[in-house]
Amino acid sequence: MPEDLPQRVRTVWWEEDEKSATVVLLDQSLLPQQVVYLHLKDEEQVADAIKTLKVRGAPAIGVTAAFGMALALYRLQREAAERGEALTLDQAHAHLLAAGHLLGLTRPTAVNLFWAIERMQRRADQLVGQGCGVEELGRALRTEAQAIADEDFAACQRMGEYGAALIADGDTLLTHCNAGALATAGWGTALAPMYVASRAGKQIHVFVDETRPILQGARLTAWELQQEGIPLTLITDNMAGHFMHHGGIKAVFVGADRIAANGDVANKIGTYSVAVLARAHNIPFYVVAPCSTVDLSLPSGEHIPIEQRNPEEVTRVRDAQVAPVGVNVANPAFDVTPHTYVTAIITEKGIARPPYEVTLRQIFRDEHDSGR
Ligand SMILES: CSC[C@H]1O[C@H](OP(=O)(O)O)[C@H](O)[C@@H]1O
Repeated sequence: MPEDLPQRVRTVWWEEDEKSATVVLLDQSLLPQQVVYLHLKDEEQVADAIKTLKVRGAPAIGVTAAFGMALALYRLQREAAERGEALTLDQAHAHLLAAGHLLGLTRPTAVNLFWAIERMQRRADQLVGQGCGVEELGRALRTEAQAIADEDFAACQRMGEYGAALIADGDTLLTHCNAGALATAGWGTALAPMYVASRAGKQIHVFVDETRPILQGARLTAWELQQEGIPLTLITDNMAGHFMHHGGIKAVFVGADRIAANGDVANKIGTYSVAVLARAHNIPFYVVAPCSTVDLSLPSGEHIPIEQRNPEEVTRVRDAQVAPVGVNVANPAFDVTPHTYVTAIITEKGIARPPYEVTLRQIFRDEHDSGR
């Protein structure tokens, strides 16, 4: 897989010149019709972008929040300097805590968000404890946020390589939602094995669930695969079973937003149904996720908070009202797939297979021993 990421699928990055700094985001809510880049100037704008899915996808959310915290301190420092005031370390530290709290309120399910905020906070606590200067703290946080982004890029590469070994030339695959480059700071999670396999010359075909209600599959995954030249067939979510029966699908690859210690997986709503259908057709069901998506503090999936989103995402498609006004609506953004339906969990540290309460901890022990 190439080291570079084509501009078309660069999700989020930091831009700075002598006068200002911004977090730059590809506005995914406008894709595929419009490619629009947002230049966010403060943590409130970053928080709003996460909450309104201008940026989405568990790893991308974590990277964006990390840049948002660095931006919060950068902005405070610039404003103090323009007033001719010196920011104290305590003020900087308190502001970072407030920014982390604000960003942590945006979406509850993707653990990468909290993992990134806590990692930035730990770095700040460490430096404040060492009595660093405010300028040094600001620089260190920008470096830490970039490190989180760079590590995610590398993790996507490795997940792609591990996952591609499970894909044979001529395979037909299925995926749900978007777990591609647009969901990460690299080539994606569930789509990375497809990119690696395709670039290695394997001929693959991908069935893409449109993924109601926000249509990440139709709008984002179809767009990504089309740009990459990977053949795809877009289907509605209720067609998945039919094509598992008739379409020669050899494997399912999906992403994840939070994986509990026993291997239960929270992912986009509809993933559980796909997993049950895959099992019914003896099709391997692979979850692809970096270690930053694994939450060993939760023993099982029933402890994973599930985001409930605006009912209008169900009753309206773009600007068209499709349901009677006033009907009762349920709109959970995620569901939990029990680990018993998960064939393997592909991480950047290798492929975990059941029993996940053992193999996930082993991967984490290796991760911890590597000093990450
Ligand atoms: C690589 S994580 C992608 C993951 O995030 C998506 O949810 P959302 O678009 O609401 O952020 C979906 O669950 C994907 O599998």
